[in-house]
Amino acid sequence: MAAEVRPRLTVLSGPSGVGKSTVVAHMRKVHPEVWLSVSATTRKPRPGERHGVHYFFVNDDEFDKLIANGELLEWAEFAGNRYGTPRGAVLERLDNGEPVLLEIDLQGARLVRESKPDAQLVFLAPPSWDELVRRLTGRGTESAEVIERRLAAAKIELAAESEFDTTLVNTSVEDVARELLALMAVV
Ligand SMILES: Nc1ncnc2c1ncn2[C@@H]1O[C@H](COP(=O)(O)OP(=O)(O)OP(=O)(O)O)[C@@H](O)[C@H]1O
Ligand SMILES: Nc1nc2c(ncn2[C@@H]2O[C@H](COP(=O)(O)O)[C@@H](O)[C@H]2O)c(=O)[nH]1
Repeated sequence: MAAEVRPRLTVLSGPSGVGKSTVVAHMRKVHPEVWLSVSATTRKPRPGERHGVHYFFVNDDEFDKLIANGELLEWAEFAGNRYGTPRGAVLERLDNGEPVLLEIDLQGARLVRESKPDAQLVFLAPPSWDELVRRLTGRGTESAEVIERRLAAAKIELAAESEFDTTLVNTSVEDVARELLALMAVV
């Protein structure tokens, strides 16, 4: 008899601008059943971002309350804003045996590894440093100062690649989305 494949918690991390959201959006276009946790953040919405879809956009007091009430599975400060994973929805899906995907930063990935040791950690790497800078700058959503902060964080994140179970290089969005789906045992 074939061994049962138990859906796992999968964490996708990688430097800002590497293409995490793009890959996940493509994945969910092809497989809408893939569930992605919607994080809470104190960052202001970018044009086109919607509350409850891309993030739960909250103010500092609201974020403090989420922490105080134990409502976050993990949280971290990244480039001047706070981000956290709502605990309830993630645990509910895992309890129902459904695969769960988190798109979070390195600090969050480390915290998930501590609290959920069977989670698989996937690192999305850029084809090169220059291409990462091109993508982050080309997105046109951040000021020069924020880009500098995010690139400083990117150096730290790239140096931590060996902490992850798997590295995928984002040369082709379609290829990486396919590889991630396979790792999540969705296809
Ligand atoms: N394989 C690719 N080839 C070329 N451009 C890409 C590729 N993947 C993503 N991009 C582009 O790179 C830019 C950054 O992508 P995206 O916003 O998905 O990154 P991210 O990792 O989610 O960033 P952040 O962590 O800051 O949210 C976007 O303009 C996107 O269109
Ligand atoms: N630790 C966490 N990191 C998160 C979460 N949600 C998103 N992120 C990461 O933050 C940065 C910046 O995101 P951006 O949308 O402002 O570009 C990026 O690395 C995201 O993956 C979270 O809940 N926890």
